[in-house]
Amino acid sequence: MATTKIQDESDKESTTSSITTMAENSTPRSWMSSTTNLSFSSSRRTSISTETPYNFSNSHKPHKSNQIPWELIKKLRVKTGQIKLEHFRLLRRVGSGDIGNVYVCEIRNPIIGNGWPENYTMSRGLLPQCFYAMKVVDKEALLIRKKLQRAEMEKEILGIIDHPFLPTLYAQFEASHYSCLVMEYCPGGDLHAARQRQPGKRFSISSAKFYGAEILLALEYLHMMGIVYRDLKPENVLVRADGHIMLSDFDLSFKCEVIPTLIKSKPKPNDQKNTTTCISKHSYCSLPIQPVLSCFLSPKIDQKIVEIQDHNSEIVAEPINARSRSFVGTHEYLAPEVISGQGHGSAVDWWTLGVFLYELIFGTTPFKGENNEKTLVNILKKPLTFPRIGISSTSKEYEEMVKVQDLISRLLVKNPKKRIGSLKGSVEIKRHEFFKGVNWALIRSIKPPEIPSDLVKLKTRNAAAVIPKLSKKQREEPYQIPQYFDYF
Ligand SMILES: Nc1ncnc2c1ncn2[C@@H]1O[C@H](COP(=O)(O)OP(=O)(O)OP(=O)(O)O)[C@@H](O)[C@H]1O
Repeated sequence: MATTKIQDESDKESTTSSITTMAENSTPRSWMSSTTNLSFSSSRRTSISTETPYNFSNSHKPHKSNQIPWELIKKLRVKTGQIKLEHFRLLRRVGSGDIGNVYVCEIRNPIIGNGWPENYTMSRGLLPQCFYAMKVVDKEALLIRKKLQRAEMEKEILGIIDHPFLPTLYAQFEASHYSCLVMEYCPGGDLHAARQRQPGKRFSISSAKFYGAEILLALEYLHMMGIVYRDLKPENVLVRADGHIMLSDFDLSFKCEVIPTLIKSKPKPNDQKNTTTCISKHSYCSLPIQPVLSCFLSPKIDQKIVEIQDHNSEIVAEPINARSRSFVGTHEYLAPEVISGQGHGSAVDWWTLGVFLYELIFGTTPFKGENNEKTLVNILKKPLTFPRIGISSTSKEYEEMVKVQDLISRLLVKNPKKRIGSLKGSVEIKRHEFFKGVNWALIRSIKPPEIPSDLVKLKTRNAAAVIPKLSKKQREEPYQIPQYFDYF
């Protein structure tokens, strides 16, 4: 894979065009412009390890409630007052990216005392082994490389999201000039690596449907929170212990206000009930909405839920009109409107969903050229084509192939205004034939295509193969804050 990641700084509706340059230390799929003038002041090494002033004790993670990792963190916070680096033992590095290193870690000596349900505790009140992922970002290095703003955006987004297919941020703190984010650990690696393991390096259509459906729900939630993700690719889709996915890496996302819009379709004279057909530009009107009801926890969203009384109306709570002029993303996944710099909104995520499904099913991206420049030209000019893969035209799989190709063709429409999802958001995509039969509400209960082998190893007590086993002395010795993380 030779897709690369691009960013410039103009997320604040700036009209200045940016010059993109290769960034140092970029990953093969990752580069960004270095034109940004950041205004962050250099943080001195005054505090050794401090939890960022964010009220985690009051923060809600409803979908995590009663799960051991989250309960353990809450207990730790109550017991220590402030979560610090020295409360964790870093076990091994599981990944490194453009802005940080990620370590698998565990809480040191998690004997938290009484108050745990019996099924949580082992003998002597000791809790079962529980792993976390800690992303460590060197703020000073990022400041020099003009990427600190990206890390700050990621931290901000992680602080507000709470969804089964998105990372749960358990804690965040500073340690010297490092910023540490403690998240859920995904032992299953990413979908790029998972695809390499498939026969012919392609997922079956049913597996692609499963992953596509979970991603669609994650993007839908992000859009409703006013977040345009912009960097969907298999490398950023991690596989949890239970085989369900987690969309990671928010440093290229942008946040905007969501102003829900009521879309009212004009009933057809002879078909009063036909309200779900795709509404053409000329047959709807957008009405401003009066907030009447709230079921979200975010204060931003509180104001935006409405009661719909008219069955001809549909609410769109996604930032379909948001605009950014940033040149960001990963080459093979860039939407045409990002390349042309005409301004883009949430429709870029539907474009990337199309490229993502294509790559999972066909093993390559649709507009890949000999080099990045040719890839960009192809994205702008080349019509979409599908490779032939041997499927019998009578099989069920053939029918599925026809449906998924139709969906991909609608997602990869070069004009963002004509792209599926650009009018009513995710609901248009969920209603496509390809996803017919998907039980959106219960998708978490569906058996995933693959359960990570790491989990099997952990279950069979062969954890030493994955995580180094520590001696009793090592477990009990006081923790020294390292002078230097193996960062670059
Ligand atoms: N929660 C997690 N569980 C397991 N592994 C993870 C987790 N989060 C990240 N990783 C691993 O660490 C790698 C780097 O993480 P991440 O992509 O967040 O870093 P980054 O510096 O933002 O990278 P990028 O260059 O893509 O922006 C990932 O590719 C993944 O392999």
